[in-house]
Amino acid sequence: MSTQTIKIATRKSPLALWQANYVKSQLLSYHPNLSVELVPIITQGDVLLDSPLSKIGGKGLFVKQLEIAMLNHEADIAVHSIKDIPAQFPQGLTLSTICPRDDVRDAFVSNQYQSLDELPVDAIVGTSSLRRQCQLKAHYPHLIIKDLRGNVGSRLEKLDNNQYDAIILAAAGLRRLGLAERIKQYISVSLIMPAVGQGAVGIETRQDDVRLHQLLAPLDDANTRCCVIAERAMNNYLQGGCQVPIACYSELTQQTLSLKGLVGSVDGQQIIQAHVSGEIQQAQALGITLAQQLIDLGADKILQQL
Ligand SMILES: NCc1[nH]cc(CCC(=O)O)c1CC(=O)O
Repeated sequence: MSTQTIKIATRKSPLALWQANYVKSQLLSYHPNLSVELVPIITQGDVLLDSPLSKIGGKGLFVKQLEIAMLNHEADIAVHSIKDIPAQFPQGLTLSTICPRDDVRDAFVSNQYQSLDELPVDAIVGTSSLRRQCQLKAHYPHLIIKDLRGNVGSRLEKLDNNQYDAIILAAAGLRRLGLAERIKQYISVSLIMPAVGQGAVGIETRQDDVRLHQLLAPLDDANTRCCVIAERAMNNYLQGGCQVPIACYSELTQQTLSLKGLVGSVDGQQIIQAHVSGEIQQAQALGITLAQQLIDLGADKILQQL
């Protein structure tokens, strides 16, 4: 085996570092003689942390600098929360590996209240996600939604500083950071449907890096891959960026993939939902069928308004 070091490009946030270290330790557990190191990189998204993400150009901001490093051979791997990556990759790069999914649900975090149902009129809930905002408004029109950005730790700090009565975060991120005890309620997917790819970690590589693809093969999880392919196909067909409240939930039982999708207006006044199921081999086609059903039900009108 070559002694060449495999370099993992990663953002410097604790969650990104956890995910990069996870991939490193997985690689080493399958290939103990490998040399793997992290290459921490500050991205535009990290620099502009206080502007609402939807206003400053979207998810690509967190990814671009990692990709440049890979194309320049300063790194070989970029590890991402699949939720954060755009539909398309630059020429020469590919999403080669999809790791087993953690909890897909959103989590309710508060120091005073045990659940969304307990929140009083005019309680202030922190989230900058249009998807969360839309569904919160639909179910709990009496709540006030306030922007909340920054990494997981600083969001919790803002909650602890009493800037919010409660905040919503992905359960997966909290669990990875050892902060699961902060979770007061795992929010049912029927109340707040998760984001496309939520809870799954993906590995981006250069398309022609055959040796690396072989090394990464054991880290890939077929079931998660199937779900993520379907969810991303739906999102891609809807042209969904982070400007739009789009949600998706997929479930695998035996050979059947069940896929639910949601498109809504930010104020929660309009919510369109659809559901498809079929064979797991048809994951991509199912995602597109679901997107088309949402469009037939009027999703395109909502999307055009944004
Ligand atoms: N948008 C930031 C982001 N990207 C991925 C996660 C959590 C981990 C995951 O969903 O895989 C988070 C934090 C959050 O939404 O609370």
